[in-house]
Amino acid sequence: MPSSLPALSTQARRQFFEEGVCPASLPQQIAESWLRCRQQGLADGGFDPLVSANLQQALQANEHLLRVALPELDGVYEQVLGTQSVVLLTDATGLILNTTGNPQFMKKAEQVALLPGVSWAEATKGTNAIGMALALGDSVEVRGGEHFLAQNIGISCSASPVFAPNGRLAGVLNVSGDASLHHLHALGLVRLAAQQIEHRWLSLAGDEHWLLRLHPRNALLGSPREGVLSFAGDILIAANRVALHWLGLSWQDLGRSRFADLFDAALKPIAVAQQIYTQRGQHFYITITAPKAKLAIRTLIEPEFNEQSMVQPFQKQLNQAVRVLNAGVAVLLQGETGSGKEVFARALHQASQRSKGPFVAINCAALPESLIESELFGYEEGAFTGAKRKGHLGKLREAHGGVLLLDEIGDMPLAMQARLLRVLQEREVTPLGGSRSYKVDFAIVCASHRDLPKRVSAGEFRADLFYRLQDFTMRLPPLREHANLLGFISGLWQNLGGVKRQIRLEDELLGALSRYPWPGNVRQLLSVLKTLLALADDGDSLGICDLPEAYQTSVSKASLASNSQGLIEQTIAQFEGNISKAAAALGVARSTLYRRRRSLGVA
Ligand SMILES: Nc1ncnc2c1ncn2[C@@H]1O[C@H](COP(=O)(O)OP(=O)(O)OP(=O)(O)O)[C@@H](O)[C@H]1O
Repeated sequence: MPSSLPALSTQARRQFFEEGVCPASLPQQIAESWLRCRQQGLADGGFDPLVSANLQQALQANEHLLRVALPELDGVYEQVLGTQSVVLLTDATGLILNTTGNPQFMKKAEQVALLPGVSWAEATKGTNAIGMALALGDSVEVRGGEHFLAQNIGISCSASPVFAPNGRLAGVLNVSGDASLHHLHALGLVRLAAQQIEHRWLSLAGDEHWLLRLHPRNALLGSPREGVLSFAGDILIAANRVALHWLGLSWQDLGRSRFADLFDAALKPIAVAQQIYTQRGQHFYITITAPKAKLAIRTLIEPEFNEQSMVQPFQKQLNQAVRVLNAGVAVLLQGETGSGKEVFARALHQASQRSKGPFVAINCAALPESLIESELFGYEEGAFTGAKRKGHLGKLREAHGGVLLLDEIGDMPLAMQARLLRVLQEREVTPLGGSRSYKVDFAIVCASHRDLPKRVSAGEFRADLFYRLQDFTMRLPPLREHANLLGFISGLWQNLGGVKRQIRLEDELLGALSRYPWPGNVRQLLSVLKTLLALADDGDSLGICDLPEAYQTSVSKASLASNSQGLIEQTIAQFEGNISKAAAALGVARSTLYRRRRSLGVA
């Protein structure tokens, strides 16, 4: 239902931008974002979309997200059809992966750079719904004049974050439209669609763990509105946000809470809905599915670190890094996403003098900005409303005596970088809401897939912190540059149990796997090998035809890059006319596929 809405008045903008005063009419979160943007000196300007090869890499790295989200994007688009809007999906950094929109509005969207390959993170595009949804980890609406950059005041945007089942912030679903024709229900729509994406992601994640579905109303059990929890043994390992909310849990409870902590019942299969009480006395209808004996396809759940499957990282570099770390020097690991930076850091910890101490990893990109501070520095008892009663130690103090890995350090907000630098210099931590400081002693390893020197020149990363961390920089090569990729694949296959089950990878398959460019690196390779393993019977011999469909197309002789008409039509036929699936297999956005077909005169 479109409606015209009062944009933030020109007078209010003038108050802020010319007189330096924050207008009272500005909602608090928007005001805070404006202040951050002003601090960073953001100004209107052009935009710089990714070159297509890099966009393809981003599309492949976000294959899971796209696969579960694309049907929902279509659903949202149908709802806003005729309202001059564009529906889009971004990755966890705010990079637009896919757009679907009203053709008239698409032109306007392109003018303001609502295009695949463009980042809408707050640091590049100023206050906007996508950037704020990422920073806050919550749904946000930013209307017309509330955008920081004047070039964006003609649009209104509603965005909702999408979380993977393991709590990782995976991306943002957003609807943007003409500011004068704002869609009243857009925020509710994206919130609901994000909920449905999370529900589908978890439901499709495989059946090797206990799966519990719950809803306060029996009739809604089995619908996308239900809560879903997954347990490995009796430990909660994955969930959707609805379930966490109902049970008063947070993502931090994954890997910690046990079934018996949550429910007043035994963990056993329940096929027909039954009533159950939680330990907090809430009442739900539930069903429980027991894990299947044989592993199911689990490409939708990202592989987690598993020591057994680890192939020893490069020994020479490891030895060097251990010496450096033992000497108290920080180690910086640079490498593409999935190239094994965290695995390398863990191996480093194990081989270092601090192996008896803890290994504490924090992913600076996965945490909403508002949580980084308390996660790192901890807080004192009763420090702020909603804080856990007992206070929280914080990762920096947890790492005392061991190794701290700051993963995706390049994504740490600037304000936090200043506090971190102080800790590294003073070796003391002062928790939030406290006056006392605590001595800390840990070795520090940082990892990033970003070009940190470039971020320093762009003013996005503090030079002083960079120089403090880059004493010993190690680049982990992407899989496609691996000196012995065949050996690595075979090692991984053995560690995963393929050899023990006498499942053979035929030469043509090994050859195809070693030629594939692996934009998602080891993470992607591991996911494919696990899928092959899950589908095979003991003693099988596997060839190219056993690969998941999307890979068969890619490794076939046809050149993916050229996307010739024959290949496009063949792929669409292979997926029975499903354009979303065909686009995912070809590694292009759906809108690109439509465009390419139109330019070939097919549609
Ligand atoms: N040497 C290895 N042996 C076995 N598995 C590995 C190895 N290196 C990486 N992996 C697996 O690949 C996946 C990605 O590895 P890791 O998380 O270390 O990469 P990363 O470079 O830190 O990724 P990102 O930048 O996305 O955080 C994990 O599931 C990990 O277990």
